[in-house]
Amino acid sequence: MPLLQVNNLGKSYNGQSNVLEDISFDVGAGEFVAVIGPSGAGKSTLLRCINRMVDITEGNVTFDGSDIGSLNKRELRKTRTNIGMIFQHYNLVPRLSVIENVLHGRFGYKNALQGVFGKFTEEEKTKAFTLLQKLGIADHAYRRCDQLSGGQQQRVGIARALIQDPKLILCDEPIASLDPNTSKVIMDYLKTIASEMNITCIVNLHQVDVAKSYSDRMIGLNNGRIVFDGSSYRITEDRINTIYGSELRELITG
Ligand SMILES: Nc1ncnc2c1ncn2[C@@H]1O[C@H](COP(=O)(O)OP(=O)(O)OP(=O)(O)O)[C@@H](O)[C@H]1O
Repeated sequence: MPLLQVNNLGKSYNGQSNVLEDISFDVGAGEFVAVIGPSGAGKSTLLRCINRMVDITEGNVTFDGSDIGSLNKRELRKTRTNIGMIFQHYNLVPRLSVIENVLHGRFGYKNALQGVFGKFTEEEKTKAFTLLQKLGIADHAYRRCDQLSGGQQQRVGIARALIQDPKLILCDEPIASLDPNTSKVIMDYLKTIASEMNITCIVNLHQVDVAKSYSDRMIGLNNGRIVFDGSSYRITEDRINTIYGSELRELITG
């Protein structure tokens, strides 16, 4: 059974028209999938439905055998420990240190009291440090996160996701706030980590060239529907034009 199955997923916000319509695809363990499409196509909404940050309106998301839409609060919390999330704006606690932010990735494993008092085991602390070393920022472990560059903060975001021991990482525009050189560093880390640790990655990207060079497979969304799902190596200019169709036409016609 694939790690993730999305079947006929539909999503509308506040009873308005659907922003996702009849979305179906499977993702196997270890796949590196890029989701591309014009602004407003529904890329973020798709990731948010997968870990139920927003409620699913129609259809099903099955992750690791669990029907995400039907889990109760406790079950959802447990399932989410297997799903890491990386955000465009990092979503770190700025006044806390790097290591504290990384350890926040363990919250899903704690009871309320342990969480409030920030109780972490020596093993968890060692693991946090090892991950920071792997990501080349161990020297900054005790600095406040708001003193780091964007690329360094995103590496903290990656470490925070990894310390969860996830099976799946969802990355919502992880390089949209970074310059091209830093973006390359971050994408290289994501790709290496995913293959070394056999973690499935689904990455929303605006840059088609980046999606093409890093992903094995691309899913193209346009206006809430899948218009392409296939190998990144074989995607053609025509296909890309279909995915970005209306946006390209708007650009051309002004
Ligand atoms: N919380 C919300 N409430 C109402 N509508 C929303 C909400 N979040 C997103 N939308 C709408 O859903 C549609 C899809 O948005 P979404 O952010 O998923 O697209 P996207 O492809 O990720 O766009 P971008 O690339 O610009 O981030 C848009 O029309 C957006 O306005």
